[in-house]
Parts: sequence; structure tokens; C-alpha cells
Amino acid sequence: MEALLISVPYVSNAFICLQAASVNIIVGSHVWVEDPVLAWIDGKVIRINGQEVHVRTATGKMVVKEIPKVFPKDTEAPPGGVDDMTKLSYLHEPGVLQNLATRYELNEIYTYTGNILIAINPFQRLPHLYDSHMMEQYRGAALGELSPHVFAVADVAYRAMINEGKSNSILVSGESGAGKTETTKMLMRYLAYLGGRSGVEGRTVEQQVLESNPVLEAFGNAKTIRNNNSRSVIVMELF
Ligand SMILES: Nc1ncnc2c1ncn2[C@@H]1O[C@H](COP(=O)(O)OP(=O)(O)OP(=O)(O)O)[C@@H](O)[C@H]1O
Repeated sequence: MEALLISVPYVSNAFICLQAASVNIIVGSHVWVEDPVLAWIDGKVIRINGQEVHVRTATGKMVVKEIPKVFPKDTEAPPGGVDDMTKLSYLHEPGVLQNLATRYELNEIYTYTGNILIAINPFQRLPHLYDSHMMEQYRGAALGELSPHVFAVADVAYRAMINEGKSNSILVSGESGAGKTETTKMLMRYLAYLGGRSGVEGRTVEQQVLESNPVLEAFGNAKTIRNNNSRSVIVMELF
């Protein structure tokens, strides 16, 4: 699962703090433990011996972990996950990953954590997510009013720039192949759409901005082992 973070630093400050396992773990607790194959696996506490916790995992295996390595599982989490991870009862690594994986299964590739957007690369075209109807919907909508989306982040950044009269930035960050370049194209498309439709030579501003992208990629991108069209860090400046 490859993920990227998209944030608008100048709208407000958001700090994410991954919660440590401070909740009491007792016999019968539903928990997450690390797994060499699946990364994390859920299970139930069968016995506690001092610092040692004996857990029966969902695959029926018995494992023994130290208390700090055992994380509580929210058994009342909605089956389809939550669209903003600040709503999670436990904001720890297995909780966050489980939520993202659940949403990804439902083709929900975007999830908020406060005003930061997390995108999971779908590795398939999802045209319904980016069509002109979607752009119309997100125009002027407050962050969180509609489903998490890259257009919502662009809209907030654009509105903050217009209303406060200050330049703004959108930071797109993630490992190689996570989808930064594709996301930036969507951001450019949406910002060009917001910026107006008057164009020269019969072409809209949106078309002209998007047509400039292959030229920028020709200078800024390179083929790597992970990605045929690789670009390093991307910061979009709006001014
Ligand atoms: N939102 C998306 N919808 C469909 N496919 C996507 C999306 N995001 C990424 N992809 C797929 O993943 C591939 C890699 O994405 P992209 O080039 O944007 O990654 P990157 O983070 O910019 O990588 P690098 O850091 O190497 O430049 C794309 O060529 C595309 O096939």
C-alpha cells in the first residue's frame, strides 16, 4: 500500500500524535500485534504474565509480546472505516493502517487526518473521482463537508489565498511511486478550473495549464527503478 500526505500548511496548524498503548490491556482484550507477514494482526489476550502478554491471533496462532508491543483494537469502529482519522478511538499505527486498508477496499482512496489528506495510490484509473461534476461539487465546499478529496484541499488553499490576500502552498509528500505527480496534475486541473475559463486561441486556461505539464515533466522527471516518470518533492505555490 503506497500512501502520500497532502497538506496545506498555511491554513492552520495540524499536529498528529500517534498514541502509545496507554490503555489497560487485560485478559480478553482485543488487540493488535506485529506480524512478520501481514505487518499487523488482530487477536485476543489469553494470559498476562508480568510484562508478557499471550495473544491468540485471528489465524489461531499463539504469540507472546511485551506489553508496550500490544495495541488495543477498537471493536466498535465502523465497518467501512472513518473518513477522518481524528475520529478513531486509537490513533496508533495498526489502527491507522486498518482504517486506510478498509477504505481502500471500498475504492475510497482519500482519508483526512484533521486537515491533512492521505491518498492511497489506486494503481487504476478512477475517472468518476475527477470529472467536471466532482469539480463543481467541491467548488466552495468547506473541508470535511464532502468526502475527503484532493479537490477539497485545493479549494481550501485557493479560498484562503483569495480571502486573506496571502500566498499559500500545498505540500505533496510520499515515497517514490506513491502518486505525487498524478495528484499534482489533479491539483493543477482543479486550480485551473477555479481560475476561470477565459482563454486564448480557443483554448481554456485549464487546457493551457495541463498542456504545460509534459514540458515541465520533460525537464524535471526521470526514469527510476520504482517509477518510469519520477519526480522528487512537490510543493505547489499559489500566489
Ligand atoms: N490518483 C491516481 N489514480 C490513478 N493512478 C494513479 C494515481 N496516483 C498514482 N497513480 C499511478 O501510480 C503511478 C506512479 O504515480 P506518480 O508518478 O504520481 O508517483 P510519484 O509519487 O510522483 O513518484 P516519484 O516520486 O517517483 O516521482 C502513476 O504512473 C499512475 O499509474
